[in-house]
Amino acid sequence: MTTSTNGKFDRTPLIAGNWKMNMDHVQGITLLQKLAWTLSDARHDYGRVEVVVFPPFTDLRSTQTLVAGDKLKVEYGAQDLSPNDSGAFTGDISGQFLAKLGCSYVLVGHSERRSVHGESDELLNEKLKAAYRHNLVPILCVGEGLEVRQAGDHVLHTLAQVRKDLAGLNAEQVSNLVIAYEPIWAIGTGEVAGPDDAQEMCAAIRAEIADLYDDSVAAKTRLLYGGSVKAANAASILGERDVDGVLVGGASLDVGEFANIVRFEQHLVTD
Ligand SMILES: O=C(CO)COP(=O)(O)O
Repeated sequence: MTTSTNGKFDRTPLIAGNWKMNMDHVQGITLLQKLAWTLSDARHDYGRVEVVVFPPFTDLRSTQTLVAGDKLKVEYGAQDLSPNDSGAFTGDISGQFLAKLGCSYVLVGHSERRSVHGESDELLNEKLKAAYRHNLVPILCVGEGLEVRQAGDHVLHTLAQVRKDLAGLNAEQVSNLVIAYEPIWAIGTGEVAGPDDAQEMCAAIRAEIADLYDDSVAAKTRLLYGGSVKAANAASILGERDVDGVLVGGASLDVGEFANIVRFEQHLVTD
């Protein structure tokens, strides 16, 4: 999964669309079908650039039916999971249920979960372990708020999150992990971290993983950037050496825009 079939990249680029709390299941399958048609018209090679969408929980069954019925190559996942597998946890969703619905990925620790739902690093560590129990690949989201950035503490803050969230995970698990650096000040604000910022943070996270595990693990972990990614800025961010993909919010709800992000290689500046 993490060995690239795309010669330009060390790791297979991953373009992920987080729909957040948008799109009911009828709207969701329409969006997904249009995306698949657009990418198929453009002869998109999913082996070169992987595509994953994160619909709301209530869309997942229809997503599974559409993907299986039409043999789509777009993958899908959930926006959250419970740290528990079953039991008296009203309103929670088990990783076991997500696996049964054909999910490949699951988001863990999105900043909106950390802030709106007060999720702690200890809880996120439990959620990562739950994802691995059910063979779901977690996309762990980390990143700092504006005040931390202005104080110049963004690297320290983000690496502390990485260390706490990964506690107790083994090398094989972390080799398969995806980490998305999403600075909170750039989410939904139109304020995008520049390619240099994305590279600085992804390089720092990779170095931290090399420190915690070893170079071979760090060479496999995929690192994404998220925060106001659009077709117009995706290629420059994805051109950075340590950035292996993007986690897209608002722009993933627009088929043309998201398909253009998936096809970012057309806009890569080659030197
Ligand atoms: O939170 C995000 C993706 O998870 C980013 O959202 P936007 O792309 O809308 O800024």
